[in-house]
Amino acid sequence: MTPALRGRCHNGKMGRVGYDALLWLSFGGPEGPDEVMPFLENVTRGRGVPRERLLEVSEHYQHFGGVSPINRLNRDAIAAVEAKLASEGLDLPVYFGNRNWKPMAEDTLAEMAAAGVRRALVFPTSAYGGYSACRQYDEDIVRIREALGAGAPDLVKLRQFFDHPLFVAAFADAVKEALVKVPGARVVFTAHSVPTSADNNAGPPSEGGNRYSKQIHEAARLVALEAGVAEYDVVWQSRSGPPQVPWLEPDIVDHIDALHADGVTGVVVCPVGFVSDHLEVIWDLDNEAAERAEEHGMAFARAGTPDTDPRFAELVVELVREHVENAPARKLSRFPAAGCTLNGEPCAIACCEPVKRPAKA
Ligand SMILES: CC1=C(CCC(=O)O)c2cc3nc(cc4[nH]c(cc5[nH]c(cc1n2)c(C)c5CCC(=O)O)c(CCC(=O)O)c4C)C(CCC(=O)O)=C3C
Ligand SMILES: [Fe+2]
Repeated sequence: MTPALRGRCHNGKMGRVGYDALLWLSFGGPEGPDEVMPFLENVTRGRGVPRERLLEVSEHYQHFGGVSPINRLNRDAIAAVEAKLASEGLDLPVYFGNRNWKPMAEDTLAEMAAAGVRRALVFPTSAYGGYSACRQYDEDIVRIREALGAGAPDLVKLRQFFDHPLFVAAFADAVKEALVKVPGARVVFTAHSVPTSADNNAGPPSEGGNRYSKQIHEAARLVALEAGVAEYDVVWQSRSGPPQVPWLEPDIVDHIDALHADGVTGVVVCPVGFVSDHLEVIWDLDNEAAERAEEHGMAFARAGTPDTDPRFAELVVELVREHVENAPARKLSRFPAAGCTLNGEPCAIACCEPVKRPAKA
């Protein structure tokens, strides 16, 4: 290994180091009815998600012909990033690989190595810290490099970007657009729920935990500020564990009931915890939450996600520039934005440690 690459986020600290490629590392999703169950089995292997929950989730996918939009959305976003890189004269081929479905990141890394890539940046499709949003992508990096063995490219993961001005601006405009459809609506931010034990472990132990939920609250505050929204809520969606295990609450659907009971007549939901309109966004929000609002006679609009905004490609290129030319890291908050490490190292000792899961669901 190149000694100069040792260390954590070596952004600018060791002079210029070159990169041969960018690996776009995402979650993956099925692209046909027969792919749904094998995909779900990959996602939940060893994670104590009850079988009934899997069958229920597979129905959500089958409702869309077994096709999650996530791969298409990633391919579109990659095309935009490639165009942006090219227009700025940055010669960095982009490769696409997933944790749970084809193209599997193991195969992508093998392809990269065969093409002569020795050192690559990695863009994980999550803006946040926490086990599921950050550390699990580090585990992916360790796994795919081990699968390849000696000669695996060095992989430097890009940092968390939940408070990047371009991320915040894209969401703020989406909220403003949704508010045009439902003027005066209550704005509700949502993010993927996680077990409270996982959120308690999020961040380095010295920080006292909850890095994920704190960053979600901070992103919501920044988006609301930029959109000129004075009052808003932060709630959670898509919980999947067994009922006796506590997850972050309230759930978006229960929250709509509560807002209705308080006399609120319109809601705008902003999925600030995600970068794209993948299946959990369109099912849990556009179906379940929208339906509940309709039952209460409430007006409902959902704000879009940033990946289709031209500023998203700009954001990715800016994160790349932090490495290739020591560009300043733009941040709107003083919250830590970690995530940038070499070859899947954790951000700090015991950062976002995975929680022991029940052996049997
Ligand atoms: C924090 C977080 C993000 C945001 C950060 C990031 O984006 O990475 C995220 C994203 C996503 N989650 C997704 C899908 C699923 N997540 C599941 C299960 C779980 N997610 C969790 C957390 C998160 N998940 C957790 C703690 C579990 C429990 C099991 C475990 O500890 O691993 C399950 C299992 C079935 C079920 O829902 O029970 C599915 C199918 C898709 C793809 C959707 C598509 O196909 O378009 C995406 C982008
Ligand atoms: Fe998930």
